[in-house]
Amino acid sequence: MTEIGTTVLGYPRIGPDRELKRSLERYWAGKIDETALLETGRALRTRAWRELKDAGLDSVPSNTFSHYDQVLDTAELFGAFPERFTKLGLTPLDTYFAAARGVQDAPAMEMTKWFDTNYHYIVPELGPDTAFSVAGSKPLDEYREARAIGVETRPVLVGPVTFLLLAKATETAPEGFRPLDLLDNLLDGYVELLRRLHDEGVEWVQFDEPAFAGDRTEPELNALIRAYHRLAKETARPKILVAGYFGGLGRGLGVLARSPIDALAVDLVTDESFVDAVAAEPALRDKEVLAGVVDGRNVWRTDPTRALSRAATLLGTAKSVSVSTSCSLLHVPYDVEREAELHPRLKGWLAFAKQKVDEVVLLGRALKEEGVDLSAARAAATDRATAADLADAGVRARLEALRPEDTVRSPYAQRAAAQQAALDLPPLPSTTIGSFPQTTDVRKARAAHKAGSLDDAGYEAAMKAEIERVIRLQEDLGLDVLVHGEPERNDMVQYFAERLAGFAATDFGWVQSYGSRCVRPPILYGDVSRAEPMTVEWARYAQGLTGKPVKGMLTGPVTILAWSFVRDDQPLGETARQVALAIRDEVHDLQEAGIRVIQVDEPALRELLPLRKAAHEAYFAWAVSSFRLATSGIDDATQIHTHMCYSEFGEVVKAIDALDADVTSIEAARSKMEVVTDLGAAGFGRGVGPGVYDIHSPRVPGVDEVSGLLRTAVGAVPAERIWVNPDCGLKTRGYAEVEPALRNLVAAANAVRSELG
Ligand SMILES: CN1c2c(nc(N)[nH]c2=O)NC[C@@H]1CNc1ccc(C(=O)N[C@@H](CCC(=O)N[C@@H](CCC(=O)N[C@@H](CCC(=O)O)C(=O)O)C(=O)O)C(=O)O)cc1
Ligand SMILES: N[C@@H](CCS)C(=O)O
Ligand SMILES: [Zn+2]
Repeated sequence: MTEIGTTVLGYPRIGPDRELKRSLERYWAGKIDETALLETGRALRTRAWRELKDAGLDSVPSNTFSHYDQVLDTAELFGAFPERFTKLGLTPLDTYFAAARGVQDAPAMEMTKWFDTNYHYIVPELGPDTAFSVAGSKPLDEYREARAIGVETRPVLVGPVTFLLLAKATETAPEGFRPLDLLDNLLDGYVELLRRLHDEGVEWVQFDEPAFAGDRTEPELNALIRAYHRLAKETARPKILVAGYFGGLGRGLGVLARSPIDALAVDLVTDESFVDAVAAEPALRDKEVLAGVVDGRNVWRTDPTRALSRAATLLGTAKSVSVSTSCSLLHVPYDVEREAELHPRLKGWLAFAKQKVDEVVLLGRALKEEGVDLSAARAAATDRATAADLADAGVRARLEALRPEDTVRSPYAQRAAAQQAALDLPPLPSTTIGSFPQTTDVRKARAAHKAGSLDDAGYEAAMKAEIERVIRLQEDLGLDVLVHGEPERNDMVQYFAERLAGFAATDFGWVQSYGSRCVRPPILYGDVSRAEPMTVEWARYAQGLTGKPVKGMLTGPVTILAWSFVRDDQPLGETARQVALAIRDEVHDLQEAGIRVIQVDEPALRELLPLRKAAHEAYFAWAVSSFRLATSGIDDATQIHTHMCYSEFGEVVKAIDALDADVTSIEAARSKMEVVTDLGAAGFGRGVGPGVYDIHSPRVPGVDEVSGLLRTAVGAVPAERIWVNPDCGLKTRGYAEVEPALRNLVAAANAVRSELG
């Protein structure tokens, strides 16, 4: 094989029935041994490779499997685990899991969002003393394993520059040290790995460099030049494919085109204008170009006419052009055919990973041969494009009729006074972010309800019992603003999608979010509207149990879009306004039901921030206005909260301010309240609840620790605007940790309160 030909850049790995998730969690719980866990992985890989080969792809990727995360795998491969894990004396597999999840006395490595997706990677910690070497053999092992079952594969690796750009400096690294300073040493490792792969008989290797879909500095572009000149210079190496995805490559395109690599994969879906840039790049004439025309991140069936015209535009530019996905298929579910409950017409418009592989094969043939039958694909595209019932005239008319004043609340000072009069809260009021632990009983009740073995009344009774338990617990703990605990929600986005017109939910559409945790992103296919209240009865019930205020709990429009598969036939901002209108109705109904505090969560505000700065302003405009549309038109005395997790607020501080929420709770415990200082410096003048309990860790913070964090916050922002709360919801934790942690949180609030003048 000289060309790569048709391929996909990566494939889902959690298993069609979340086999890996179940095995991992059983292994961590001590219920199965290492051999059993490794066997699950082997079986999943075998199945995936066979499927990809049998589907007719010219090239099948390997090393796209991971027991947790591909960036963590790369750190392990090059021997770059922090000493706090390697000194524990654990097996290699347990050292790997310790780095991912933490153990007593060795906190986990940081986890953060993989570019603008809902997948999370583990952040490598690198310092001037980090010495890379080829310490592992995973890519080689998987290559051999595939070859043993008769599948020749193309190992996929995180590219060296992206790896370093995703890493952070260790806490002890000197000022000014950047992980990119380690490039030459890391390249030694990659060169050695290339040599080993070559000796093994590997023909092609893929390096992923998605970091170049974002704005990059001159030194970073120079690093890209250096890296691929160095790697390609080696004579004992497989052919090199570099994959840039999640957008156009900007100046990275010219750099890679002029480097001596053999092939380049480009994303021709995310940014249409990039197609012309690629077509106009003369230096591609000696390279194979993989035209990423099948969307790896969304679930719509590919329009063959558009896809082929994009790919064909490159025919005169590159040495050869083949068809591929725009990025790895990690971000979509396995197989739409399993979705028996989906409306058949909608199903006909969809392609999950398995169907996308077939699309790549079909389009690849159509690009090279005459007479390939594309009629079914064309008919599906036409059917969707002309489906009149996707539009809801009522929703569109309501949005048309909105006036600017409909998205503006009274001045904050006026609202704050009315809210204090209504709520009569003490200084440093304490609250939680919404969810309480989702116990096995709660999940079992939901599963039984769905299966029909628990009727509606039984399910409602089970949820109400849980809500009452959570309310009584919070009263006992002495929290000031209570929550109902969200037991009725399978997921904070899916729950709403299941109740809104315009969305469809799936039964098996699981996508890995991090480690063993998965989500089922709903499919947003038409205009959005709310038929009836979605949360009001649960909130009313909870409020009826207590004299303390109960916070209503909603998910905001940006987050609902970020964690759904969105329609691609209209601008995201337009869809956001429709979702916002439905949330606005819910806010209004909660207020009417006597709920005086309403939280509209926007944890994905940062995640959807475009990778390129040039697009930020337009994004902020629609993101902020959709939140304001959702949260205005209510009484001054109704207090609006919002919540964001995932630090790195720097770039979105102004947008957070523009949301105009009365109270904003944010993740802060891990960064030791840094964000409060940032907010103070940005002139943020409303309520703020910096998280004082890191809920991502099983550790119970002590009273002194929480008091210390609170004192830092009080030093940076006037005390009358500070709230006391955890970093995020408690749904993934157990009561054994949550109860003492919240008890300490309340005790700390009381202690610092008593110190206020
Ligand atoms: C806050 N986060 C979220 C993100 N995206 C979302 N869409 N939602 C989020 O909350 N992105 C950023 C972060 C990511 N964090 C998480 C945290 C936790 C999970 C998680 O725990 N996922 C669960 C699945 C949750 C769910 O949908 N549960 C359903 C179905 C439960 C189920 O699996 N049932 C069993 C049967 C019941 C039983 O016996 O236990 C089954 O089907 O086998 C429900 O509760 O009804 C996970 O298991 O991975 C995800 C992202
Ligand atoms: N209200 C949600 C927010 C998570 S980001 C929760 O508490 O789980
Ligand atoms: Zn959160």
